[in-house]
Amino acid sequence: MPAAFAPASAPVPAAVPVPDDPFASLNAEQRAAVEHDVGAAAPRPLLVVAGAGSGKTNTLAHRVARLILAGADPQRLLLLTFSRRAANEMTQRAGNVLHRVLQPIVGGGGQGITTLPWAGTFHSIGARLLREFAGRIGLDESFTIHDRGDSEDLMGMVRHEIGLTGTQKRFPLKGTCLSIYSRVVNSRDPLGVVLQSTFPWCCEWEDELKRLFGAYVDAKQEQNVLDYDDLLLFWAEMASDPELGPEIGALFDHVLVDEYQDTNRLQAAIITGMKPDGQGVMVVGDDAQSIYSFRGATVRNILDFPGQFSQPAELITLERNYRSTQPILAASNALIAAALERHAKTLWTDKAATGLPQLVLIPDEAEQARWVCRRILEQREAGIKLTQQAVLFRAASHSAALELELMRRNIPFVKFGGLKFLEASHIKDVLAVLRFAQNPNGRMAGFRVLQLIPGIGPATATRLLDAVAEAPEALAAVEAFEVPARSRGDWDAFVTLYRHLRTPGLRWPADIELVKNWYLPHLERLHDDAQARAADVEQLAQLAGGHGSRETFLAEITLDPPEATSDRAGPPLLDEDYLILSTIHSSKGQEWTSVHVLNVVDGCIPSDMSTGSAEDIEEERRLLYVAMTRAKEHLHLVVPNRFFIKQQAQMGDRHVYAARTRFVTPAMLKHFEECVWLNAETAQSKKPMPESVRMLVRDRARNAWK
Ligand SMILES: Nc1ncnc2c1ncn2[C@@H]1O[C@H](COP(=O)(O)OP(=O)(O)OP(=O)(O)O)[C@@H](O)[C@H]1O
Repeated sequence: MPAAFAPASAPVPAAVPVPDDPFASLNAEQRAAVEHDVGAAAPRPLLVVAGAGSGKTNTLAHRVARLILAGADPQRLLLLTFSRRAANEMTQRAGNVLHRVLQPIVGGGGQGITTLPWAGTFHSIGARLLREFAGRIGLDESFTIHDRGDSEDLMGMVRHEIGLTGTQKRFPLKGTCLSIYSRVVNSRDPLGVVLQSTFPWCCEWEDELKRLFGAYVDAKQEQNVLDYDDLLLFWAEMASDPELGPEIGALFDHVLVDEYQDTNRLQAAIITGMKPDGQGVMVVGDDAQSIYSFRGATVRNILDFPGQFSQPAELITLERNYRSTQPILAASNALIAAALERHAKTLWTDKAATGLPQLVLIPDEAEQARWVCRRILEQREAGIKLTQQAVLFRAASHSAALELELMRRNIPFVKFGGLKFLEASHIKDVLAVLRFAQNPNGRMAGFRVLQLIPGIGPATATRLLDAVAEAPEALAAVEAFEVPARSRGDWDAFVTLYRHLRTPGLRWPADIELVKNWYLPHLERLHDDAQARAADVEQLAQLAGGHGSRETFLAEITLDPPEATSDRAGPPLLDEDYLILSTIHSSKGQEWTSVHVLNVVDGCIPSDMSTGSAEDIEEERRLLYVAMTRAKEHLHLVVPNRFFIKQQAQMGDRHVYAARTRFVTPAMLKHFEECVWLNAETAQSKKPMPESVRMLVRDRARNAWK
C-alpha cells in the first residue's frame, strides 16, 4: 500500500457526543444534505442543486465535518474542488465546525484533526494518483507536467516536424490545434464531431489533425511528460479498468465534488468509474452557473447525474439565498428565467432592501471608468471597504481604462484573471531549469533553458537535446557537449549548475536558490525591467519553500499557479484595503457587498467571440447571472454607449455604438433603476433620463449599423 494511504496517526474518536448543535444554523434542506445517509453502510448518491448564494459551499463543509464526527476517516475522504483556494477554504470551514464541537471534549484546540489529504482539484489529485500508480500503468514516475504554454510549444514543434507548416493552405496554428485536441479528450466526442460543432473552419484538416495528434501523443510519451488533459485521461482510463477502477474507488469511502456544473465528461467518467453504484458520492452544483464549456465542461453532467449510477441519486434543492437583497435576486431570477433548459428553482431571500439594482447608461468607456471610480469612493465614504467592492468584466482587457483611472487616482486594486504568474517569461525560465533537471527528456524545458545561454540557438540546443536523449545519464552528455567558443564561459557556469541540480541528496529548496543565482545575471541582460521581474523570481523562491520536494513543487505550481505578476498593466498596488477587479470567470464562488459589472452591452456580453450557437449564447447569459449574483447589497450594471476603435491614430475619433445587452430585455427593466450619466464633471447622474436624450442615444445606436 502506498505511504499516502496509511491510516491517520491520530484517528478521530468515532461518533463523538455533540455538546452544542453545530448544525443549528443550517436550514432544513441544508441539514437534509448534511445528514443524508450519515452512518449508513452504503450511502446513496446525492445531488445537491443549489442556487447562487444558497450556501452550497457552506453545506459541503458541514457535511465533511458531519461525516468525520460520525467516524469517517478523513484520509478516506476525497474532496474535489474547482481550485486549490476552494479546497483550502473547505478544509478550513470544516475544521471550524469540528473545532466548535470537539474543543470542549478534547480541549486545547482540537486542531489538526481536519487535514484532508485528498482535498484538491481534479488535476492535482489526478497527478498524485498517477504517481502512486505509475508502476502499475507503465508510466515512469519521474514524469513532469506540461502547462498550457509548454503543450502549445510541443504541439507546434511536432506540427513542424511532420511537415504541416509547409502546406500550401494555412494549417491551424499550434494554439488552435491544442484546443481541438483538448476538446476531443475532455468531451470524449470524436474528432469529426468536435470539428463540425466547434472548429468548423478546420474541418478540411481532419486527416492531418489526426496524424498530428498521434505524433503529439508519441512525443509526450518519449519525453515522459504529461499535459493537463492526460492527468484526467489517464485517471479515467485507470478508473475504467476492471481491476484498477475498484481498487482506486475502494481507497475512498466518500467522494464529494463541488462546482459539479463545471465538470466535463471525462471528470464524470472518473467518478462513475471509481464508484459505479454511486455509493458515498455527493455532488453539489448549480446548472445556472455553468460557465466553462470552452474547456469542455458540460451542463449535461449535472442534468444527467440523477440517473448516472446503478442506483438512482437523491436530489435536494437549495433555494434560499443568504447573500443578496430581494431586488438583486429578483433581477437575477428574471434574467435566468429566460434560459432554455435548467433544473427548476427560484431563489428567495428575506433580506429586504429599498434600492433596486442600477442600470447606468454612460456615454463611453472613459466616462465609465470615471463614474465607477467615483461611485467606489462614495461607497467607501459610506463605510463599504474597498475589499468589499468588486468590478467584474467579461474579458480581462475590458478593465484597461479603469485600471488607468484607478492608478491616476491612487486607488489600490488587485486584478484576478489577467496575465497569470506562470505566463511571465522570467517565471517560465526559472521553472524550465528546474524541469530540465527533474526530467532531462522533457525537450520543451531543455530547449528553453539552453537558449538562455548567449550564443546557443535552436540548432545547437537541438543537438544537445538529442545527445541527452541518447545518453544513459543526462549529466554526462551535458558535460561532454562542445559549445561554440564564444559561449564557453556562460556554458561552464550552466554545467556547474546542472551538476549540482542532478546531484542526489541536494536538499530542496536549495535547488531554487542555485537556479536563482545563476539566472539573475541573465535576467539583467535580457530585460529592461529586470528589477520588477526579480521580485517575482523571489516570490517564486518563497513559494518553493512551502513544498516538500522539487517534484511536488513542479507538479503543484503547474496545476494551480498563483495569479499576479509584475508583467501586468502596472505593479500590483497593494495596500491593507484594495479594490477587486476580476473577470467574471474568476469571480466564481465569491461575494462582495457591492458589485459593478462593466460593459453590459452586446458584443461584450454576449461576447462577439461567443455568439456562434444557441449554447454559446446561453452560456453568456449564465455568465451575466454569475456576475449579478456575486452582489450582496449593491449592484450596478454599466452600459457605455460608445466604444472607440483601438487601432487608429492618437486622438482619433472613430467609434462604434453599442446596445444594452440582449439579456436585459425591456420586460426586465422594471427590476432596475435606470440612470444616465453624461459627464463626470457635471453631476447629472441619477436624474431620470429625459426622453429627448433617450431618443438621441437610441437613434445613434441604430444609425451606426445602417
Ligand atoms: N444557513 C445559513 N444561515 C446563514 N447564512 C448562511 C447559511 N448558509 C449560507 N450562508 C451564507 O450565505 C452566503 C453564501 O454561501 P456560500 O458561499 O456557501 O454559497 P454558494 O451556494 O456556494 O454560492 P455560489 O454558488 O453563488 O458561489 C455566505 O455568506 C454564507 O455564509
